[in-house]
Amino acid sequence: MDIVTAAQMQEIDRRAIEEYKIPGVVLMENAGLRLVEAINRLGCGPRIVVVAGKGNNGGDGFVVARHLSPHKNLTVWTTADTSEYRGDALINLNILHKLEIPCTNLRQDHALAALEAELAAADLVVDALLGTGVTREVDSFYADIIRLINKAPAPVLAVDIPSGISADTGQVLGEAVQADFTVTFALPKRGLLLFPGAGHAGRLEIADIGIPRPLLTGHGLAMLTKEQVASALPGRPANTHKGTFGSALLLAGSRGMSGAATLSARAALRGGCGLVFAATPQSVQPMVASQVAEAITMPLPENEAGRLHASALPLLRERWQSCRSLAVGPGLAEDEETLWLLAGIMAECQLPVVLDAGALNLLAKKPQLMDGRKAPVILTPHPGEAARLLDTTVSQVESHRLQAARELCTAYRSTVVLKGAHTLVATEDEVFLNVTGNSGMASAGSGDVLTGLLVSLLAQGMSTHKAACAAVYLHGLAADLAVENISKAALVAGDIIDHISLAYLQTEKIHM
Ligand SMILES: NC(=O)C1=CN([C@@H]2O[C@H](COP(=O)(O)OP(=O)(O)OC[C@H]3O[C@@H](n4cnc5c(N)ncnc54)[C@H](O)[C@@H]3O)[C@@H](O)[C@H]2O)[C@@H](O)CC1
Ligand SMILES: [K+]
Repeated sequence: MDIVTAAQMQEIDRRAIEEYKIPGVVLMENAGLRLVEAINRLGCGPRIVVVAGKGNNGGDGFVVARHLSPHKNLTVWTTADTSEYRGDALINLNILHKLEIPCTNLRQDHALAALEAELAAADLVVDALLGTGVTREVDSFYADIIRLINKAPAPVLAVDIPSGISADTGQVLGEAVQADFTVTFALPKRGLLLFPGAGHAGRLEIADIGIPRPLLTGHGLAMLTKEQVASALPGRPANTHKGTFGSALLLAGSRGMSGAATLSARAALRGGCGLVFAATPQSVQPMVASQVAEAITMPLPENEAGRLHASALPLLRERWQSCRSLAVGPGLAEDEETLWLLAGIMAECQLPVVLDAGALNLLAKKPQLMDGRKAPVILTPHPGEAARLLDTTVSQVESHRLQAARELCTAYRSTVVLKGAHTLVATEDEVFLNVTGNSGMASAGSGDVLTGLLVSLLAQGMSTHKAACAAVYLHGLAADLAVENISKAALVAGDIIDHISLAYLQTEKIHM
């Protein structure tokens, strides 16, 4: 499902109205009806406060008021005199007048105090102040109203987007409504899925308001769906052996960091490939071997510090010839010798490669590693690694995640997995946003698990872009299933691995 900017949504609305001849007031009626259905499903008490701005977002609020007023004890608050309303919003405001449903203009004396009193006793607040038409920081009058809404003890339902959130970036435009639920129309807006906006939206529902289907695709950013992942996963035919599902080679670990190799190898095995080779410095190998019985371990020459020695390259070369994918990085040292090894791998290896953790920091030191590379690459940076790769700051990456993911994809000519809440997968043509996963994953080792899953899916023959999407989705889903029984605070990376199987079962089910 596509995720759109305000301008893209306005264009969709325009084309629905002008090309398909669906009157705007019909779309507004549909939007209002979807909101009414959502309110009825919430089953809240009768005292409903509708706060409506001057644009079409307010118009949606008027439709809600009309449909609910016979059944509820409802008050409507506007931000301007009726003479300032236009178009479909004015049509709906005039219907309220005709029905003698009282509307109070908040610009009148004492109206804000009256609203505050009403909010204190409300069962539900409908936030129809500002939608995709917000163009600037909210002015002080709107900011006052938003603060009153946020002070109300009642739950808040946002119409289309919480007022004051930028639909394009998710940034708070001075002040923003903190909603418990958001019903957004036709397609999710970027600001509902990028943080901090995503944290203001509460539970998100996407409502069909009758926009013609051909208008809903091709916007450059899409939400990963279970259906998409299910249909991309490799099949599991009956007449097969371990060779059918490919071998994955993992270059990971260093003294004190054996766990990273162990976690990646275990995740790779759960990911479904036929064989996993875990190549580590030789002093680390016994630990990995004792932890992951199903992996074939490969002890590699190491230096005094327990880090890889350059003489490991021929051994690796021999091994990768029998494999279908390679991952480099979890727990790997970031010294000169490892850099030399990585350069050798990139110059020679033709397998699809996942670069993670240590390998990403080496790449940041020497971006030329990409120049002569032989294979498609997936980079899996967290914001810190992304900042190093782009030579910028973490806060810059975090406030412009979409842009950062795209820039990495272009600069390094790779599929990019930018980790964090709502991980992004950037490919040449499109960016995907993932909504599975939870804050329990913000702990050591969860990135190693993702790398294991990735290399496993690549070994099964998936393309870098499909593998990246599926791994990110399943990784988050496994963590979501894990927190059904484990507290987010207590979740560890091993719990994610233990739930990969359930994530597969859930995803495969819809494919049958
Ligand atoms: N045909 C359509 O275009 C449809 C639009 N719909 C609704 O319409 C909304 C978009 O409507 P509009 O484009 O009229 O925009 P909005 O209703 O979001 O807001 C526009 C109004 O807010 C004012 N405004 C903008 N930024 C402000 C700020 N920072 N502080 C104070 N006032 C500010 C503008 O001057 C304008 O009066 C959507 O979010 C959706 O809820 C739905 O009814 C479905 C159909
Ligand atoms: K709103």
